[in-house]
Amino acid sequence: MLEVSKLMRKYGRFTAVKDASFTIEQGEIVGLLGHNGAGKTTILKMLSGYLEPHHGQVQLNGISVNQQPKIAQQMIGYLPENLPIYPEMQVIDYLDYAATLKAIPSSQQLDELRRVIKATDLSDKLLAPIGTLSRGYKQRVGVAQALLGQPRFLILDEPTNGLDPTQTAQMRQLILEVAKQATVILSTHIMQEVEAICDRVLIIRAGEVAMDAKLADLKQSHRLELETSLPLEALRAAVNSIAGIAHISQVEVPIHHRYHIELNNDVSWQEISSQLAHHVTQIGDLYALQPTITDLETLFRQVNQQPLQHQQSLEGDEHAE
Ligand SMILES: Nc1ncnc2c1ncn2[C@@H]1O[C@H](COP(=O)(O)OP(=O)(O)OP(=O)(O)O)[C@@H](O)[C@H]1O
Repeated sequence: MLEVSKLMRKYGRFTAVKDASFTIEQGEIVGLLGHNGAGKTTILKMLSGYLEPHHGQVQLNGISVNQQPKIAQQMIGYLPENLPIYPEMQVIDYLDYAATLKAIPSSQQLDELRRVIKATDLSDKLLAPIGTLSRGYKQRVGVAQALLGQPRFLILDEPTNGLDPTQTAQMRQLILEVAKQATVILSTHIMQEVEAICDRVLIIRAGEVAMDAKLADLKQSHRLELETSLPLEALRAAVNSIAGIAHISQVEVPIHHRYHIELNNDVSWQEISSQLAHHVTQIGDLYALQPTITDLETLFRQVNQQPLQHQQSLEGDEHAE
């Protein structure tokens, strides 16, 4: 489990990350989604131990990244935004060097190298100098070094940045594969990326976690839109035996009666809508019945349009360190 509590980081007087708290369970794939400059990279750098927070804690299975960095870092694979890859080095030499840096015992290094080369499909490029590789292959080398040592936590900063559609699809497949054994947190500003591979999204805005939502919950709805021939009182009488309806409100439209039906959180719209359709059609006509679903794009827009709670995080504040 990855536990982040009240993380804060400034650059000079500018607060780049403010009060970020969240918990990620083993095996989850979580996406940090935000506009450029929202604070995603700064959060990931603090999770990986690369940057010290000014306040707050990061714990990996109870191990503090700041207080026990050596133990914590053995559990982490990190793909930074700009990987310091040496252009003149051959891929195999670089990975060998990375395995040594990660203190993988020499008796296990060969097997480990074979494993990550296979996972990232790099075997054709082992002797190529890194500087001659395409962006996609460089990114694979970055992921390969992150996978060395079978880390339980994989931190990937924009893993598909700059990749073409085929490379992007391959990288997403690889992340899904890796996530069978590890907890993955990645940053992106691409919504389709989150929809394609993540279980959960944290929307980052002006250094804060502005929204924490499970993708499966976004697909759920707690409101149905109904169009029927029934006036309000008749509708209420028709459906009052259905458990799970919290509230019915009428929407003004000229021809049909149109309603918003709010549901309790513990029921699914699929279950209620079939009962509703059955009851309404017993005594009237049903013209339309559908759930209101907030897609990720709408949610992202709504979150980014809300007024900022902590304006000083954009402007710097008086108590900078
Ligand atoms: N070393 C630094 N010194 C000063 N300001 C910085 C530094 N690094 C980042 N910042 C600022 O902190 C804010 C958050 O940056 P960060 O790189 O974490 O955002 P991001 O969400 O990862 O952005 P992007 O999607 O563009 O990579 C930005 O305003 C950025 O300009």
